[in-house]
Amino acid sequence: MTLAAAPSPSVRVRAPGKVNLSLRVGPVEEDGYHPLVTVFQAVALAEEVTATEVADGAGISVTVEGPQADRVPLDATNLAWRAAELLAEHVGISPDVALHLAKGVPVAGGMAGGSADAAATLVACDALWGTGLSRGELSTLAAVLGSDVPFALLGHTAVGTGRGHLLTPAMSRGEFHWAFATRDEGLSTPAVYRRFDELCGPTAPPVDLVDDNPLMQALRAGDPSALGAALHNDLEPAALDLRPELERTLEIARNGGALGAMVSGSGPTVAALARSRQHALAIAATWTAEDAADSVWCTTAPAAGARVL
Ligand SMILES: C[C@@](CO)(OP(=O)(O)O)[C@H](O)COP(=O)(O)OP(=O)(O)OC[C@H]1O[C@@H](n2ccc(N)nc2=O)[C@H](O)[C@@H]1O
Ligand SMILES: Nc1ncnc2c1ncn2[C@@H]1O[C@H](COP(=O)(O)OP(=O)(O)O)[C@@H](O)[C@H]1O
Repeated sequence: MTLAAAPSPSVRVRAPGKVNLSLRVGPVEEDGYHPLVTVFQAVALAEEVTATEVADGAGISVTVEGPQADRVPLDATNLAWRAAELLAEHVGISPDVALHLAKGVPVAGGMAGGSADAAATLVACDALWGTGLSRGELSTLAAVLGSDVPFALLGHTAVGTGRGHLLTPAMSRGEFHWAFATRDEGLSTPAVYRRFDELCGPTAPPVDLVDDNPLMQALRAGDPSALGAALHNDLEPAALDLRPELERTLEIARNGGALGAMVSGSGPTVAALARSRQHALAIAATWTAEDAADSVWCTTAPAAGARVL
């Protein structure tokens, strides 16, 4: 009789992509970052990270699956790799783990898929290595990895201030239906912020959450029409300046009866809020028929933050 080797212990964690329902950007500060007031909502498009134990000293490895896997780095620049490295360094252990990413969030589309991988990896490695950090400690590490990473840990709906990393959970009722149009050629987040500076200069007004009162009210009421009317993105003019073809994608969504349409975060993804799942599918089908997107995605929001499956 041959004995099968026991499988190595592993932990699988799901973390969501996001849409910025409102993104208000203030004038650039000396450290090169912009103060934000943003309302994040997690979407049901999600990343799944599996962290598997490897031999002591084996180091970190990353593998990726999904339709856009070829666009994701497999080396130490991968945000998941950096997350494992940072956690190991923080607790003083050797970073030995095999990370497998199943990508469900469009890559380089302003929907924070890489940030979701980083958040999922922190939770997965914390469980695998038994490091037992609190959510607060994980969130502090998350902010070191990127401004959007703490929100991928938290999920649901939250107001982000500072660089976007200081979070206050917000109330949202019901379920919203979204269609997303993505492009194969991504947009670099720093490049979009730089174009924002060129367009607005230091004259960008300071940001204020008061401007988002109608949006917060729409969320509390679960009113998609009011939410659609309140969507706002200060980075949209910069993204459109860099990628003028996105205007047509926005226009098609609006002509198709979207309750609101905007560039998602730093783009180039276009987000359209729909009345129902059927309506989201119809908007997505029109984008495809009119060749206004390279891929289309339909999903719902809000969704939970990073959690072990
Ligand atoms: C624009 C937003 C909106 O949620 O996300 P995306 O739409 O790209 O996903 C975020 O602000 C992106 O967050 P994230 O992608 O985590 O940014 P980071 O890694 O922290 O920073 C990348 C670069 O973006 C710029 N940056 C980021 C955040 C911020 N508040 N001000 C900035 O100017 C800086 O140039 C920084 O060097
Ligand atoms: N785990 C990861 N998944 C995707 N992209 C990653 C990852 N780690 C690093 N990157 C790099 O970051 C870039 C943007 O990542 P992503 O999070 O998908 O988009 P965005 O910042 O627009 O939300 C990618 O083009 C890729 O080069």
